[in-house]
Amino acid sequence: MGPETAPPPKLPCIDLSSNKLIPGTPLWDRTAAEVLHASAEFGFFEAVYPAIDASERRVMFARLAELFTLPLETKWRNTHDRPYHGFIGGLPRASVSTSPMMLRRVMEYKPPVPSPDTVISLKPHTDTNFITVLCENSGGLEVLVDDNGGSGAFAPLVATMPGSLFVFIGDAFMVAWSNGRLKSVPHRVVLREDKPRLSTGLFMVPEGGWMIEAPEELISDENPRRLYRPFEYFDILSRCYLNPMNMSGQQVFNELLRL
Ligand SMILES: O=C(O)CCC(=O)C(=O)O
Ligand SMILES: [Fe+2]
Repeated sequence: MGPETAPPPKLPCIDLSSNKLIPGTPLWDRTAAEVLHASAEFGFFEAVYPAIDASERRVMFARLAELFTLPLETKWRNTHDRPYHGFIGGLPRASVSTSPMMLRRVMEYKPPVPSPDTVISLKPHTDTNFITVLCENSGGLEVLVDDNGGSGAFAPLVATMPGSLFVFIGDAFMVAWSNGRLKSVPHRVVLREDKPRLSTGLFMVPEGGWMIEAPEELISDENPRRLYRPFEYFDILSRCYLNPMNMSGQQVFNELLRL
C-alpha cells in the first residue's frame, strides 16, 4: 500500500503571463491581492507564466537527464561548505546545485529497484528559504491541504496550464517578511510511476551573516508584536541540516525562535 493522498482539491492558480501586469495598474493590484491571499491561505500557488515555452522546457529536461547520468564520482566533486549547496546524494533523490545567493537546484528522483507502486521520494518538509519556484517534467509534487489541527492530507499539485511554475512561501518569508501572516506549507514528492522525475528549483535565500527580523511595518493591530526572534539564516539552515527531514524547517523556526 502506498502513501495516502487526497483527491486534488481546487488549488490557487494565478495568471502572471500578461504583459499588462505593470505596477500601479488595477490588474497589478488585483493580482497582488490574489498572491497575498494564496500565500496566506495555502502557502503556495501555481503561477501561469509561460516564459519557458514547451520546446525550451523539453530541451532543458533532456539536458538535465544527461547531467544526471554523470558518474557519482564526478557529481561528488560539486562540493560546498554550506548545507544544501553542493551535490546531495544518498537521499532517494540526487541533487546538484550552484550559487550561494539565488540557489538554482536541479533534482532527480529515481524509483528504487524493485519499484513499489508508489514511493515517497522526498519526505514532507517546508522550505527554509524565502521563496521557491519549481519547474518539473512530470507530476509527483504534493502539498498538505486543509491542515486543521494537524489532520491535513497531501494532495497532488496538478498544473492546470502547461508550462506553469509552482511558487512556495518558505519559512524565512513566513517568519521575517510576514511576521507569521503568510504560511509555509509542508510538501513532498511521491513517485507513482516507474520512471525518474526531474525538477529544477530557484531557491531564494537570504544573504548570510545578517540578523533578520520582521520589519516595523509588519507590526499591526492584528499582529501587535514580533512573533519570532531575529535569526541568522545559515545558523537555522545548519540546524535543519543536522536533523534532515526529521524536523521540518517550520518546526525548527517555531521551536527555537517563536516568542
Ligand atoms: O522536486 C520538487 O518538485 C520539489 C523539491 C523540493 O520541495 C525541495 O527541494 O525543497
Ligand atoms: Fe521543498
